[in-house]
Amino acid sequence: MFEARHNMDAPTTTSADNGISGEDGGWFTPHKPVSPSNPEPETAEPRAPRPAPSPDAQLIQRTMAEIGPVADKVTSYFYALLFVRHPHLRSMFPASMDTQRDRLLKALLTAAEHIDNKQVLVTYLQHLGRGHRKYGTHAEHYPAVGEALLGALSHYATDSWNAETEAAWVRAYTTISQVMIDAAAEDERKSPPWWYAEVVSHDQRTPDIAVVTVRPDQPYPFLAGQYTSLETPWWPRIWRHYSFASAPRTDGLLSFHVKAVPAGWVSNALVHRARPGDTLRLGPPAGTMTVDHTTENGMLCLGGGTGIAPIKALIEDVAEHGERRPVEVFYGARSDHDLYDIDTMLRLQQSHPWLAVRPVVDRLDRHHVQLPDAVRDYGPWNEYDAYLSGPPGMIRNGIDALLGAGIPSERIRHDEFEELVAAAH
Ligand SMILES: NC(=O)C1=CN([C@@H]2O[C@H](COP(=O)(O)OP(=O)(O)OC[C@H]3O[C@@H](n4cnc5c(N)ncnc54)[C@H](O)[C@@H]3O)[C@@H](O)[C@H]2O)C=CC1
Repeated sequence: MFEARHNMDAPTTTSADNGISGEDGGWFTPHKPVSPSNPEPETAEPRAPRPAPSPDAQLIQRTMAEIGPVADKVTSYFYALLFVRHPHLRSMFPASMDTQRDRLLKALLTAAEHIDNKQVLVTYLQHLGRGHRKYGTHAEHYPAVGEALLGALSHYATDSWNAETEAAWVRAYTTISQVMIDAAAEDERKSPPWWYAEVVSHDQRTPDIAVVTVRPDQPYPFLAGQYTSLETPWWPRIWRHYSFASAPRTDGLLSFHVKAVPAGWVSNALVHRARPGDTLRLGPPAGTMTVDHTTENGMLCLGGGTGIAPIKALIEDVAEHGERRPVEVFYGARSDHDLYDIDTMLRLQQSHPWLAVRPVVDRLDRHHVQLPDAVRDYGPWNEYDAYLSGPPGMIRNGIDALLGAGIPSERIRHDEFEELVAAAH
């Protein structure tokens, strides 16, 4: 549970998810208001009324409402309690905790808040438990975290805290930790906690974008469209997510598209420092933005910036399956210069008659025309499944554009927002 970037290795989601991912969940994540400028799309199915929260969920929500305004203080207090009582745990976290620091707590609180949504919660927590193996987390660490959690909550939620509330939190944390522990134990039987991977090539595409290719030290099974977490030798215990830029290859190599962003520990190391021969560590594969081979629907793919990487993997996957369904790719960038992978994409288009690739460069005319706007000029899209990959703002606006174009939310796939926000650094 001691994730270096505790932003909850959460499951990839479709925009129909009503669970703990995306805009619906998250401790500090404001719910997106439905306003006249952001109406519910007409195509949206009427939502079934949500069942009333269970008594435990109500107590948990009360605590959450009380601590919300003092979230920073709760976070600091939680980590102080954890490290003061269990100093040996400090070394499991990155040296610099700055923006990372609230992620463990945030993951736990988000899970607790969704304690009634068992189905989504269990998938999420199993993933979280498996993902924590790479941090050296063991079952015996969980009680220490639970104590710090209760200590921080009871200290700041003084109005709502009582024996009943504490019991609700204990039950929630027991469930959460047990699911994580069980998932980690099961995973231990089939996978290593992490993989070492040697950099075999480093292709500097622009001054700030590199394609990094690595050879894992043992077979690394994954699906096209998934992502991994990656740690460099220069910043131990700082992990970031990157999507695989190819479908699984016969030579076992894995490629990542990395853009160095300001103040990005991992991205700058990978773009400006990593060279062939360096050894990285990889966590397990994750994400469900994978091709649904049970349908013949067309695929509408929006790849913004380095978000084009998993889209390329999806195309290769369709090609390998010998499918002939239409795949329409909109590849967005801020400028021509930023379309660093356009040659590869156009080559793929030449090889596959079912594939159309449309580069979309931002236009700053009267309105700022961006990638999602472009799909409105084409279509119809109602027979298509949609795949979105890129910066969070693009995903959000892309979902709106696609819903407006008649694609129901359960057929829109994208990586989960929380991890997107932290992925780039
Ligand atoms: N490297 C990887 O493997 C992956 C990266 N990502 C994410 O993709 C992003 C890539 O960043 P950059 O290359 O700097 O992209 P960028 O910021 O240059 O934007 C790329 C495209 O997205 C559009 N866009 C950006 N913000 C938008 C908004 N608010 N509304 C509508 N359209 C918008 C732009 O018009 C442009 O076409 C990062 O956030 C990264 O975390 C996502 C999946 C995989």
